[in-house]
Amino acid sequence: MAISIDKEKELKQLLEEFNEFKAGSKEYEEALESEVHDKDLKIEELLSTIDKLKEDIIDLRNKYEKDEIEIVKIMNECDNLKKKLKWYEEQKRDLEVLNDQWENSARILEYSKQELEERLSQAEEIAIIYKEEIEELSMNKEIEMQRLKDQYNELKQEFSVVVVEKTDYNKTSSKTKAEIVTLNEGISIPSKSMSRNQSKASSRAASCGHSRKNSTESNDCNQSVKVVIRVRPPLRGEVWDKNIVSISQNTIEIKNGKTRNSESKIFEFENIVLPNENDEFMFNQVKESVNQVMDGKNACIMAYGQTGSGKTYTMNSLIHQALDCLRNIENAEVTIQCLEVYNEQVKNLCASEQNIKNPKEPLESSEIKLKGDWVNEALNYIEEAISRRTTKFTECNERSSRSHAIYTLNFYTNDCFSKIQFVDLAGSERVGKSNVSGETLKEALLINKSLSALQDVISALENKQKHVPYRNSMLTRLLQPTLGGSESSVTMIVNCSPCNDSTNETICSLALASRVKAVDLGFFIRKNLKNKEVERTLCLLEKERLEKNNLLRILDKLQRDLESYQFAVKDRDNKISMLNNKIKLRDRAYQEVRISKPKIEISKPIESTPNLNSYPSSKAKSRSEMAKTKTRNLIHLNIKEIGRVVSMSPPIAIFSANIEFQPLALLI
Ligand SMILES: Nc1ncnc2c1ncn2[C@@H]1O[C@H](COP(=O)(O)OP(=O)(O)OP(=O)(O)O)[C@@H](O)[C@H]1O
Repeated sequence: MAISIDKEKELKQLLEEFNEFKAGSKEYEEALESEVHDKDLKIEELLSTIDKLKEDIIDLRNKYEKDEIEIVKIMNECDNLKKKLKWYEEQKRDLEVLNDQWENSARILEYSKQELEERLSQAEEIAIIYKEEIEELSMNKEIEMQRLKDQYNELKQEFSVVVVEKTDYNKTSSKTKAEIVTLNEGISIPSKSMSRNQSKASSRAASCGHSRKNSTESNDCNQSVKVVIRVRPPLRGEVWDKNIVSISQNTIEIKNGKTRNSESKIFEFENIVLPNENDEFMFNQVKESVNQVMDGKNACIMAYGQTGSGKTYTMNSLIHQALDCLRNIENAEVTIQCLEVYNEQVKNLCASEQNIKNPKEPLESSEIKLKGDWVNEALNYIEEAISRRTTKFTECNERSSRSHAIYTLNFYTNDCFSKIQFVDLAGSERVGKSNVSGETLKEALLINKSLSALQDVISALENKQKHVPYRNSMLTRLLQPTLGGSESSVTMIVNCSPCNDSTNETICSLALASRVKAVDLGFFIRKNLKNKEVERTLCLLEKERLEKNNLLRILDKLQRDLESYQFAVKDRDNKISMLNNKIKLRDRAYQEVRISKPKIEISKPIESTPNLNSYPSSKAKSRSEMAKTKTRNLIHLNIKEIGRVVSMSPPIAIFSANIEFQPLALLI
């Protein structure tokens, strides 16, 4: 019974649950139905949307097709534009090239204009030089005339004296011949001059402790020029081709050209100091001269050579060694004098900024007395003097000496006087090679002038001329006491560079050295003669005879010179007035040119002034040469430049350039 009650309860519960489930499922069913309904609605919506989208797609497709056609069109247009752009770029490039050419042409024209202006001012400078030259020539003309007249009168007087002497000479010559015979037999008759020299020398020799034998030997050197060639080693960056410049103990062979087959020049010398020899070896070459100073005689040691060849170097070392030797002279009052000849002006190198106008009278005032340790004092003065020398930069030498330096030491003892001169000459460079102009060119010309005056003096001494032209330059005037005096020995050191670039200068220097060494020859011939006393007397006789003949010749030549000079002066006067007219014309032309623009024709008047060539003055001649060369270069360069402008410029540039040489450019 109880079980059935439980079952009933259970059934009831199940029924209740079933009803609940039924009610729930109904709700669920309703919910599902509404959801299905919603879904249906949505599906409908979606279907309509799909339809719409389909329509849109069709529209879009249509649009796309249309756009595609449009794009093709645009691309075609783009291609066309690209082509156009490319064409424009090419055009731009062409225009840029054209522009560059224009700018170049403009620059060249500007440069040409500047050059022409520069040349115009150069031409003006030359004109001023000409003017000065003419004024100087006019002034010098009178002085020169007076000088020649004086010289003529002097020689006339000398001639009359010689005529008188000749009569005496004829009388005494037979007597002298007899004396020679006696001398040959071994009887010594000292001549008047000999006895004077010997007494002096013997007293000095005694005081210096120098042997008499040496002194007699060195008498032979009187009036001789010893030539020593010194070849310096090549400096850094220099080339010495031994096939071109070959040097041995006694010969120097130079092939004057870069090729091996070119003709060679051979120079022979007794004294060559090779590049590897040291300063002591060099000093040994001049030691004899220094010893002569100790014997109471004069000596002159000079260094000649192109710029940078080692003159100053050699001279400095020689001065040191020579002074060391000369310190042995005892009981002597020693003085020093350091002079510079620059542009024919004498300057005292021992004092700051002291120009000596007249070299005659103030020479003593520039002499400084040395005391105590005179060698050191002298070296200090010389060192100071070297630092005061006028030097400049040239293409040949960084510190080229533009002056001649003369260092003189005088030795006064109780009964005799001697002096030694060390001469460091200015460089003998060729004006063309050293590339100088203006003031420096003037310097170079004056250097060359004084060096050729020195050569004239040496050759006059060599030819035993009565008249030695010492007065032709300040240098030779100052060297007169030691150059060729009867109690003097002269040593010329010719400095050379072994480099290929200097062959022309080396040949010039060695040619000069060969001429100078001819004086030596006589000395060596005399030296070998047995009886020196006889030879001396014979020499004196021969010298006198030569002098007389020379004098007659000079007198005759002078008369002819005077006549031709007078004629030349007249001719020159005419030329000067012609030239003055030309300068006036040219001045006017320059003024016109200055006001307008530079014209190429400006240089023509210079070319047509050949009259200066006929001036007797070498200075005028060289200046006129210089002006001519400059003018030729000017025209040549202008034509070249204009040619360049024509070839470089675009064709229209010639027509549009607003310059005055346009017609010439077109002509070319
Ligand atoms: N024998 C030598 N050994 C070594 N160097 C030398 C010798 N000679 C000259 N030099 C050098 O060569 C250069 C030029 O020499 P230096 O100044 O003496 O020439 P220079 O002939 O006096 O020139 P300038 O005429 O222009 O004054 C210098 O640098 C010098 O030291």
